[in-house]
Amino acid sequence: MDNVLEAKNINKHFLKPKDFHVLKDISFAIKQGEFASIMGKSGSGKSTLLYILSTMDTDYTGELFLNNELVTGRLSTELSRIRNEHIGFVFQFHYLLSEFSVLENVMLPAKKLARKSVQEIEHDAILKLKMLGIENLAKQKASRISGGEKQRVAIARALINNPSILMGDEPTGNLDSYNSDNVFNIFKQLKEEEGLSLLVVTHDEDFAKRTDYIIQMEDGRIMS
Ligand SMILES: Nc1ncnc2c1ncn2[C@@H]1O[C@H](COP(=O)(O)OP(=O)(O)OP(=O)(O)O)[C@@H](O)[C@H]1O
Repeated sequence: MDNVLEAKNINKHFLKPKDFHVLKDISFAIKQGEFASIMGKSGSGKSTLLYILSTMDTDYTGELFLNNELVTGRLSTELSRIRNEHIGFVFQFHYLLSEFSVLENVMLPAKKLARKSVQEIEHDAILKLKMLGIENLAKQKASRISGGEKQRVAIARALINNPSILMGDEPTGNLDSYNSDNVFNIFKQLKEEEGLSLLVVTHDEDFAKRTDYIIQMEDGRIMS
């Protein structure tokens, strides 16, 4: 099966306050429909790696491929298009615009991409909210819903442009066990029913154990 994401010999140094080799020869691939997690002690380089894989950080050596296309070395305008089209991102904090409605929040990345009419985008956004079981919240202000609901809205927003991969940086880090479980089940459903690939950095061992495989990081290297 095709690789959705492939990292080849990624190395990164932070030069200040002194030279620090933070990522050491990172190579791995994620195929379509795979759900992987990244674990490792604090400071092992997980977030730094995710920043590179999501094309937000371009200061590294090595090669990054998305859907078998080399993205390393592309112009920032191109990277921003690639990111909007191919990558959905869910963070520990939801970063919803609190004064906007749930529906408006979900529609935003599609409006930014400007490939569809506002009516089509609204239709898509409602479908995503339905998929996540929160269509009843569409007209609510984002500030008025619970933490677990906010994270589901953030997932709907990450899915609006039908990305090939969903990345998460501690997406359950701020949730209680009931809501964490809920997020895990949504991710699993996206893998099984939509063939989505997922890559999630987590400190939650129970969450990681239930993914297809764990990328274990230690001191900037993949150990297993
Ligand atoms: N901008 C920076 N300049 C210098 N060093 C940095 C910078 N950002 C991160 N680091 C260092 O790089 C290392 C890896 O950081 P990173 O945030 O990737 O770790 P992590 O595994 O995600 O940790 P955590 O689990 O705590 O989020 C740490 O030692 C950190 O102090």
